[in-house]
This record gives sequence, structure tokens and C-alpha cells, in this order.
Amino acid sequence: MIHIITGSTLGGAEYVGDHLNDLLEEQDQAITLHNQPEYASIPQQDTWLIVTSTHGAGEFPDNIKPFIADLTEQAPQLDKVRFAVIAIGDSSYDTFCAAGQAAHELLTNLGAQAISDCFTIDVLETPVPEDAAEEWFNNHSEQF
Ligand SMILES: Cc1cc2nc3c(=O)[nH]c(=O)nc-3n(C[C@H](O)[C@H](O)[C@H](O)COP(=O)(O)O)c2cc1C
Repeated sequence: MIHIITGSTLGGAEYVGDHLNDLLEEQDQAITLHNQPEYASIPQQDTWLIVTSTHGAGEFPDNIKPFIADLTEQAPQLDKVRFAVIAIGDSSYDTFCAAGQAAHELLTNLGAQAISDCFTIDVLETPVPEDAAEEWFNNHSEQF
């Protein structure tokens, strides 16, 4: 089972999550898409694919903030979780992709196993983030 967990304010990261969902479905994978991720509803096992943009001064989008806050407070052992983070941001900000980087670090610290480095997508250089995400996916599809 793959849990796609999105953090999005304007919809961009959510579109990328939808696209990855389609690509994984073509591989006949079982997927659950969490656009309003809830700590209690996401099993602490299987594969988590987090797709999040960054807002504010390097902050998480509002929809994913409670999930990240719960993970931080509860600090569960995530040694049964494999994960990857796709971080979407704009390199004109000092805090480029800070939320995605923070998610990657948090899961690593909780013992989850990264299947890739945090993959950053710069919307200044990549007008269609789905294209960069698909290229990343094609290079990592065997990990899923
Ligand atoms: C108010 C605002 C603040 C932002 N702050 C950051 C930031 O700190 N770091 C970053 O990398 N991108 C930042 N961005 C860029 C967004 O992450 C980028 O536009 C992204 O594509 C938005 O994705 P979303 O549609 O999923 O919300 C900011 C954008 C806005 C509108």
C-alpha cells in the first residue's frame, strides 16, 4: 500500500499527487491519497509518498500542518515505513522547499527508511511540476 500525502495551498502539490497516483495505478499498486492527511488514519507501515509545497516563511501548507504537528509531538517509531518526499517551491525564496526538507528530516529522525533523497522541484524553472515528478518517478518506480 502506498499512501500519497499532499501539502498544498494553491493546488499545485495536489495536482502532482494526483499525477503520481495515476502513474502508480498504471503499475497496479494499491494507493490511498490523503489530501487532508490525518495522523490517526495513516498506518505507520508501508510506503509514504509526501508531496508538499512550502508557504509563508518556509512553512507547511495549512492542510498538512496538523499531520506534521502530530508526528512531531507523538514521535512514533516509523521503522516499518519507507518514504520519499517531493518538495515543491520557488527558488526566489531563501526558504526554498523548506517544508519538504523538514518533512524528509522528520521522517528520517523517526526511523523511517528513505527510498530517495528529498526531490525538489523549482516552479521558477519547471512550469509544469508534474513533468519533473514523472521523471523522478520513472527513475524510482522500481522502489515502489
Ligand atoms: C505566500 C507564498 C509564500 C511562499 N513561500 C515559499 C517559501 O518559503 N519557500 C518556497 O520554496 N516556496 C514558497 N512559495 C512558493 C510555493 O511553494 C509555490 O508557488 C508552489 O508551487 C505552491 O504550491 P501549491 O499550489 O501546492 O500551494 C510561496 C508562495 C506563496 C504564494
